Amino acid sequence: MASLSYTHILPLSPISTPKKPISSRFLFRSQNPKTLSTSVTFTNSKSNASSSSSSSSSSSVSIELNASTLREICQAHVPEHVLRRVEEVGYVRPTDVQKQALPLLFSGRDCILHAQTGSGKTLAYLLLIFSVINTQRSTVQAVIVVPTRELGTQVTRVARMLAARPMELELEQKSCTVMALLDGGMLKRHKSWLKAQPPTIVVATIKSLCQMLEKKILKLESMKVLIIDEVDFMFNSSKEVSSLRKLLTSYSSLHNRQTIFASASIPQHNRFVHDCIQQKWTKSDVVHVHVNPIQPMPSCLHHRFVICGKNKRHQTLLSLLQSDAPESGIIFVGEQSEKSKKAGNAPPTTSLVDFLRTSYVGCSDIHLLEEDMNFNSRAASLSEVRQGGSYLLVATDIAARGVDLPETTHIYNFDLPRTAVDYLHRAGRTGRKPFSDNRCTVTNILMSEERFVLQRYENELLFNCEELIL
Ligand SMILES: Nc1ncnc2c1ncn2[C@@H]1O[C@H](COP(=O)(O)OP(=O)(O)OP(=O)(O)O)[C@@H](O)[C@H]1O
Repeated sequence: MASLSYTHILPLSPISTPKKPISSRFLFRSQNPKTLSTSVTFTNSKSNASSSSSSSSSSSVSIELNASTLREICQAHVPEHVLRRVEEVGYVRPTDVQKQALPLLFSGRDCILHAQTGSGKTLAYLLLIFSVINTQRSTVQAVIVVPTRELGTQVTRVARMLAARPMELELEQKSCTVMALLDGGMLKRHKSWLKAQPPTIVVATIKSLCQMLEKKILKLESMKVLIIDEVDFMFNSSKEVSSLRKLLTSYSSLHNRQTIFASASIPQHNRFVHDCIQQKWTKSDVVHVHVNPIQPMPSCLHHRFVICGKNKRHQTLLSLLQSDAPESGIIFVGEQSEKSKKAGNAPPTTSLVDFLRTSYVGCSDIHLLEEDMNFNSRAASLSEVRQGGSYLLVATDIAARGVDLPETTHIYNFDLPRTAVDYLHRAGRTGRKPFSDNRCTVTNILMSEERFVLQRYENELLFNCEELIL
């Protein structure tokens, strides 16, 4: 039987509602009973994690569930100076995904990290990288592929922060270098850097990475770890998928590397695991670490909706902002249609920013982030938002994947997202402080005829949305 591509099985249409919620563990029956893949499912954050093998082979995975600190889990694997940095930054307790995935990652198994937004997947895979790299060698040993420049910049920042060494060590040994190879970057400068002294870790968008590979400026023969972050998004993007397949199967060999896929959403995950093995993207004993599958949405989020007429949406948003007075929030706006562009209309994001700047006095820092902005303006918006203080960010879905602004307390869907998966990622831009009890709010502005779409997302993602009457 010809194996199916994962690209073909993701829900492409916003209207296609799966019969079962995406958290169901039994959407797919393995076609290949000999597979060694293991599914490790954790349903309870406090204790009693249950581990189960998804298929026939006895693939035993020993997981240290009693470790209460990151140091306990990592100290046999991760260099001391990295562990010290981890603690200095305040990462002491492991999150659920870190507790459950790190022992598997350190054991060398390929893994699919499937855990809620904001659950700390980035630190989990970075700690793996620091456990395997040898900074004395000037070769690329780890590659992290991300879908957007924004996420790439963020991951690079965290990796560099962990790599920073105390002065005395700096003099003794070479330090780990991290290169951001992202679309819109200064690729000429990167070429010279790669030729002179290859970095230890490369964080890249797939397009820029493949450009360097095709020109043979970057070589992956020493790569020990390959991470694909937001993997479902990457496989679902027609622009990225063929390059991604090449990277997984031609540019490097699965036997020489440990392959990690990460995302908060992996629709039809059992099929994905199957495809990983069939297509040789991972080894056959790949582990699917699925944290809290019965609750895809973080529990600290409170979801609301307001119904209003099409022409009242700006005013409704203004009333919401005035009554919520959010310290920091993101307002998601749908992309401008081709028809509207051709008609010469201003993008809806720009109109909304102009409206808020003139009408909303509660926040002086209102920023914009969308695809059509140049890379410098995009970076400037995010860096201003990161500086702290009160902010409102008006954004398209470019800000929906991976972007970590932990101070965000409110999300407003000025336009409903196109799919339940998009809803999950937009909502997950808030509630990003792993051990905090603060309740964060996601508010949807709807026309009455859109209520059924939101209801479908509620059914699919297993959450409740409360109506708010203004
Ligand atoms: N052990 C920890 N203790 C405290 N904070 C942590 C810990 N691990 C990660 N964090 C923080 O949690 C936040 C979310 O982490 P991260 O960005 O890795 O989430 P994620 O799982 O990749 O989410 P998404 O799926 O949305 O990309 C970050 O601000 C990070 O600094």
